[in-house]
Amino acid sequence: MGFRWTQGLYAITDETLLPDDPTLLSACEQALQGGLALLQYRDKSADGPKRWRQAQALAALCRGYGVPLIINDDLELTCRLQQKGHRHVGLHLGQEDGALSDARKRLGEQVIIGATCHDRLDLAEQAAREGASYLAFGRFFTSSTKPGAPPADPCCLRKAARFGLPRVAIGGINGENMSVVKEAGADLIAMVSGIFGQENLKSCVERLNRRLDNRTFANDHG
Ligand SMILES: Cc1ncc(COP(=O)(O)OP(=O)(O)O)c(N)n1
Ligand SMILES: Cc1ncsc1CCOP(=O)(O)O
Ligand SMILES: [Mg+2]
Repeated sequence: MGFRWTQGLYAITDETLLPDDPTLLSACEQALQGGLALLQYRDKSADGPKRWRQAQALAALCRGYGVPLIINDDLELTCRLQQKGHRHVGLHLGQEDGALSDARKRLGEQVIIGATCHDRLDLAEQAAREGASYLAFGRFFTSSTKPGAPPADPCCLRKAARFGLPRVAIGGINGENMSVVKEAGADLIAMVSGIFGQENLKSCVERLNRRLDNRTFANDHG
């Protein structure tokens, strides 16, 4: 695909925190300026026209920054964007979101497709077999965005190294606790409120990146 997306910060949007188009686009642009590996469009509403409009705007924005845009849940929306020429758009599928193998067939070999694995290596193995590009584990901490997500122990991240795919950590992660999942082997650190719930997004994301780059995670309160 040409983009280096396999390590770093993975920001995920939320329709409550970012309720309208200007807020969404401005917040995503600031986060992109701070340095993201991936951006996910996650909107759980049933408003199809809004989702199509916002997804197109985000795809254009992400292309300008050389950052893949991942669409949550929605294979059809991802296909529509692909048909519009957005080759940097991918898909994230949970366990209830349709078969990964079907999505892989529809989208082709080059497209990023991520899979929710909770803390289960059997689900990770199946996702890897069906062509996942990354494996997502969590939630590792209390999450106000998705409080009902099953809890996970960071040791599943280390065990999942055997699949040879980028490992995403998600769920209640912020600047204070991200060292826990990073040290357990996470390649990508996914955050909703840890990014979009904050002020001054560009400097917030820059600060998170500095912490990620600092292997010791010590003495960095900047
Ligand atoms: C990177 C990443 N990991 C996990 C999820 C959760 O997906 P899912 O379990 O399908 O839950 P919803 O996000 O659809 O509510 C994710 N979206 N992204
Ligand atoms: C979508 C999702 N899946 C597991 S936890 C979660 C929510 C992540 O949001 P936050 O980073 O605000 O906890
Ligand atoms: Mg889902």
